[in-house]
Amino acid sequence: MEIGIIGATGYSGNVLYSLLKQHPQVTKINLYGHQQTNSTTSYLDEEIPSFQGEHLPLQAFNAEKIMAENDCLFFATPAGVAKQLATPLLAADFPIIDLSGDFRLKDPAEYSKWYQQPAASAEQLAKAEYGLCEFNDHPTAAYIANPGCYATATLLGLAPLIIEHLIELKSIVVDAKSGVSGAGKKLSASSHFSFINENAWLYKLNQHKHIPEILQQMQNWDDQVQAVQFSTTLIPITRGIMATIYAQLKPGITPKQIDDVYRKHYQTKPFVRWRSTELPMIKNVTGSNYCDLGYGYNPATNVITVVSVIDNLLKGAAGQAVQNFNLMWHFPETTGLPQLPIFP
Ligand SMILES: NC(=O)C1=CN([C@@H]2O[C@H](COP(=O)(O)OP(=O)(O)OC[C@H]3O[C@@H](n4cnc5c(N)ncnc54)[C@H](OP(=O)(O)O)[C@@H]3O)[C@@H](O)[C@H]2O)C=CC1
Ligand SMILES: CC(=O)N[C@@H](CCC(=O)OP(=O)(O)O)C(=O)O
Repeated sequence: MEIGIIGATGYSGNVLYSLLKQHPQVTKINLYGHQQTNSTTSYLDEEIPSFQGEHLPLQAFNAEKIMAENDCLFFATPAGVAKQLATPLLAADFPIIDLSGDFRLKDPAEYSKWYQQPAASAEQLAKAEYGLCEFNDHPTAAYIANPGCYATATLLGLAPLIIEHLIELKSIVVDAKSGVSGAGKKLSASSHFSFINENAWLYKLNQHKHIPEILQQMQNWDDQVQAVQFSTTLIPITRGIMATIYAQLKPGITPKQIDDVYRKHYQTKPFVRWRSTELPMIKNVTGSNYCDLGYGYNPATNVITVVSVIDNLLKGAAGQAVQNFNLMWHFPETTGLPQLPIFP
């Protein structure tokens, strides 16, 4: 298959390129960039020194040419780009996997509110499917909206509790931490070494754009869900997300039931590892497409704590995108994805 990537020079685009390069079903990768490029063509190996020898041109975006040259296209671009460029591809039902947030929310008003820019039309949004792979393993849409990194860690941690109605919905609190690569390659004040080194910074409190995404999926599982208390903290690591989830158990629910339910939901899912009372750490999953989950219960407060860890660039972005690609094209779900994390 021939695959197009827009945004291969970004962080998640880099990782996506590496994964697709060794994917057994991918015969050729074509790279595209901005609609207008300088008169001099740039090449991937010139932009990304660690890709020495990958001398692929970054071609100007052209929807017709992309559809003629490729079987499937990945957007690894910042929010706002896919909704602007995808219109002709959506109209043609061309297969797309979009790593950005542009097509994750079904309600255009919610997108405008949280992303502070106009949304794609409701008709376009309706064409996209939210690709949380473990809960959408038979995608039928041509357009897959790959979930956000925090949303993936949080939703995989919460799913069995919500689906099986085991917790008091109003008691849910999610405290998520992320490494700096989650912010992409663009330099900002908070990604300077001197800012984040030996630091921790809770940002966008109650304003993070993954709040409506998490809520939308939770409401698909249980329409009684009204809100979620969710916070994001930047920590001085390169890769990784840890979402720590707290909730009160409903009367009569035992920790043993919790253990059984997680086991039941995830035993057939190759990329979710239920570790029961052994709490996972970020380095258990770094460099892999795994989401590791563990839990603890406090009888004094009746609170269950679930710890969910992922590599933001793999399960949180490019890895899940390849998993979605495999599901979309009916390849075994694990094809082309690394089987072991990097440790230490
Ligand atoms: N980093 C992460 O952990 C995660 C990222 N995501 C999402 O994936 C997407 C990419 O993120 P990330 O890799 O971090 O971002 P980066 O900022 O690292 O990379 C963005 C890429 O998009 C390209 N680009 C920017 N604007 C345009 C445009 N108008 N037309 C074509 N190409 C464009 C950039 O090229 P150039 O440099 O030439 O401008 C670059 O290659 C985002 O939507 C992000 O939210 C999702 C989950 C996790
Ligand atoms: C550390 C850091 O800054 N993380 C980013 C993660 C956002 C992201 O990548 O998610 P989308 O795909 O939804 O844009 C943030 O908090 O905005």
